[in-house]
Amino acid sequence: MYPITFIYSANNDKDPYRKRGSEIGDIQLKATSETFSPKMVVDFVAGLLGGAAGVLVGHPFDTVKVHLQTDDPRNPKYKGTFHCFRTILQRDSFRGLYRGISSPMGGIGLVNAIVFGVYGNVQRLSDDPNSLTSHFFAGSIAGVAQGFVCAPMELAKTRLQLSTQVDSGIKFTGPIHCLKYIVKTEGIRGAFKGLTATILRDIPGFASYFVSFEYLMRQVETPGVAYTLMAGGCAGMSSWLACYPVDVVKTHMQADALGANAKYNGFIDCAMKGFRNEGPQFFFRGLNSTLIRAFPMNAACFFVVSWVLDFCNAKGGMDSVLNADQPLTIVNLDNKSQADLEATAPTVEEVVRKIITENAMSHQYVSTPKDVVHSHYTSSTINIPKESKARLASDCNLK
Ligand SMILES: NC(=[NH2+])NCCC[C@H](N)C(=O)O
Repeated sequence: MYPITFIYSANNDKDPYRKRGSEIGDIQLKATSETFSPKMVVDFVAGLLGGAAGVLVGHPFDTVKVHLQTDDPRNPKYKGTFHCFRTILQRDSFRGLYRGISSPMGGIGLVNAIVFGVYGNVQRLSDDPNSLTSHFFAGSIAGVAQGFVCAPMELAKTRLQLSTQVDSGIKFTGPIHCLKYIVKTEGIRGAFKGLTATILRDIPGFASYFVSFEYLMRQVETPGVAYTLMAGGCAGMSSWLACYPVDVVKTHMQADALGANAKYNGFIDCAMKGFRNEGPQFFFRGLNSTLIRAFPMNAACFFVVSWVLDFCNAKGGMDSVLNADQPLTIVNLDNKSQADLEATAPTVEEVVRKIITENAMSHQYVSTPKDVVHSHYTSSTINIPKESKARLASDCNLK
């Protein structure tokens, strides 16, 4: 589990147990044990549920997009996005909008479990977990990790969506059928066509995704529901803006035929041919509909992820139940100048938020937040019984 070391700096004092309350600055909470924690699993579960929520909200947009993309340009059925939406609703009710939801539900759920699971764990274990740099690297690593599941999944999706254009001569019943066929005819490597492009897209994609979400969430003191939805939506849009040109190339490569019939000879070749034929627009086709879908989808996704994490970590969280009597240890860190300490001294809110959200499972609750911090500053071990945690959280407005 995660006993938490509460590290503070004090002037010229190497004795970890000396109490020098007035000279404390730079406070960090750190896991002192790498043992498996339920918190590691919570990230994956939160991602799974968030991904499912995102698909539930985003799928109708995808349906509309596919209908519009496949409409006959000479004799169009739809006058635009909204008209298409209404027509499907009238003709087919909600079922029409939600047709075909099962494979993205499973696929994106799984990809999001990997994304949020890897991201959360890497971010927490990094040296300075709260810096935007840590969020950037954790997002990048998550981008690489999910690529191995995401690439074959999107390959199957692309082939299915374009099944009238890519002439394989057979009708696929679903993504698994399609992937099985690809493995049978092209080998296991065939199933990973576009893997490099997917990873190249998703390193900047998920780095910007998490950095922008974190950045926006830091702009207000206590983000409410509407604000969290807005931040998630914007994070989704900025993520696509950061990687869209790479996504276009990836799609073309995955849609390309194999062997002698292939049009492109790798990523660079594909990008150059596209640019030569169409100019810069090649890299931005379909961006609008991607952005329109990204906002609601990622608003829902981040909202559900944040909610699940808050629920498990703050409200008598799993770790605090399992580790209710573990102490919070305070030790001294290296020397810092007094000015340094004053500049970096955290606010009450920051300290308490860290204690609650970063999994410090036991601390003493002394009536007001001010006292709590004071006791952190002055004693070496503090215990907070788990019932007090909720009270502490609500006193500090942390829900
Ligand atoms: N390029 C990316 N993969 N960006 C991250 C956003 C992922 C999100 N599931 C979406 O489809 O909107």
